[in-house]
Amino acid sequence: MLNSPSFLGYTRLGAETTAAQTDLREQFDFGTPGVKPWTEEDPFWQRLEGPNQYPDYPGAQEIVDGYLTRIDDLAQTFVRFVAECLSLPADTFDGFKGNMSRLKFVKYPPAAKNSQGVGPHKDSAGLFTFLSQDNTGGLQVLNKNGEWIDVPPIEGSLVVNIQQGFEAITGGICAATTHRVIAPTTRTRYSIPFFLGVRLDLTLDQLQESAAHIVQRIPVSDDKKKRAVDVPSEFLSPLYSCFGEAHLRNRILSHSDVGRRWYPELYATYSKQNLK
Ligand SMILES: O=C(O)CCC(=O)C(=O)O
Ligand SMILES: [Fe+2]
Repeated sequence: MLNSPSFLGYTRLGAETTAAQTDLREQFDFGTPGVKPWTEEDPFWQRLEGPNQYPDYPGAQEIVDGYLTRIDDLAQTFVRFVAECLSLPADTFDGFKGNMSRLKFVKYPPAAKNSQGVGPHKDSAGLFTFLSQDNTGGLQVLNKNGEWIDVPPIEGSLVVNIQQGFEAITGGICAATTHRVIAPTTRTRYSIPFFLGVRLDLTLDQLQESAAHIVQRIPVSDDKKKRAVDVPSEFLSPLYSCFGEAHLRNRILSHSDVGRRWYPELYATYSKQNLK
């Protein structure tokens, strides 16, 4: 990944940070293939969209690209169902979809009891996450009462998280899913999350207008206890010019080696900002 300003490629064990602590996992990050290459004329955050670095393994590119195509279809159908569940026209969220979605293959080796596989966070690439996990367990979400509860593996199912993009589109009402992974102790855990991308150019101001009629329809639920212990949402912060910058900030701080190499000035700025 160190070679990729788009944060795509392989991350070794111990090179990723979440909630100011090192995560005990390694992974490959991929994106929807075929996005327009970044040039100096494009906004700086557009560089998040770029070419993949496939592992040198027979058939890897076909497996990754094939999975991306099929799960992207599923995700788009899902988003239309979400709109209908909110009594909105099925195509309400179509215009928010980004150019590039992301797919990861993650490996958590066994570690000491209660180690951080990945720390508490809200996914920041887009609208919803569709995660396939093996049967090891360890994934947890923060519920409305601010308590961590297990997300037990269910064979043949995907875990769906609300990401920060959808949270922002719904004016914060559909809160992003705060989740973490407690590292396994006796066996290796594998997971494959797919992150449906959002348009990087959207600003909070633009959203306020387009979100007004969406927000009216959504019933508000009481999640004050969750909010009291929650991690911050970059996408709702007025510090960032648009979703693209909010997502870039998140990547730079999570993968600080890549961030320092490609975006040294932004790294210096973002690492000093406290969102709470
Ligand atoms: O491995 C998992 O189950 C969760 C992974 C995750 O939350 C992430 O990579 O954003
Ligand atoms: Fe996540």
